Amino acid sequence: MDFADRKCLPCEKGTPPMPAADVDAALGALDGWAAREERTRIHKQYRFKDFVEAMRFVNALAGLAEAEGHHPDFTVHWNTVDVTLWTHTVGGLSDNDFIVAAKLDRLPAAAAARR
Ligand SMILES: C[C@H](O)[C@H](O)[C@H]1CNC2=NC(N)=NC(=O)C2=N1
Repeated sequence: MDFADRKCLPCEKGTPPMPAADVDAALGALDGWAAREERTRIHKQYRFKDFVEAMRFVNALAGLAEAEGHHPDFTVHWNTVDVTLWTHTVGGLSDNDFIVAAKLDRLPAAAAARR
């Protein structure tokens, strides 16, 4: 099933992080996301026309994160939003990170991102 059609599940402490080979396979299902820090994080940079469009996306991101119970790290530099996903409770990546990443890309506000 597409990551974007799934729902985040609560992570148990002690669950191992996703193995590197699974991370690479999961990244293949996403657009513009890349692994970082020895495949314990995934990152994407979204660039918008201006600050207003960037913040429109960030506000939609906040709503999505609350709805999923899984919260990305992000920084805003005027028209650019850097988003990093990882699962604190497993110390690396879980399916939840890929679910939120796929759903971020589907947000209407994300459509304004420059290619
Ligand atoms: C209890 C609750 O599910 C956890 O605290 C959630 C909240 N949001 C989270 N967000 C992220 N990115 N990683 C987590 O491990 C995490 N844990």
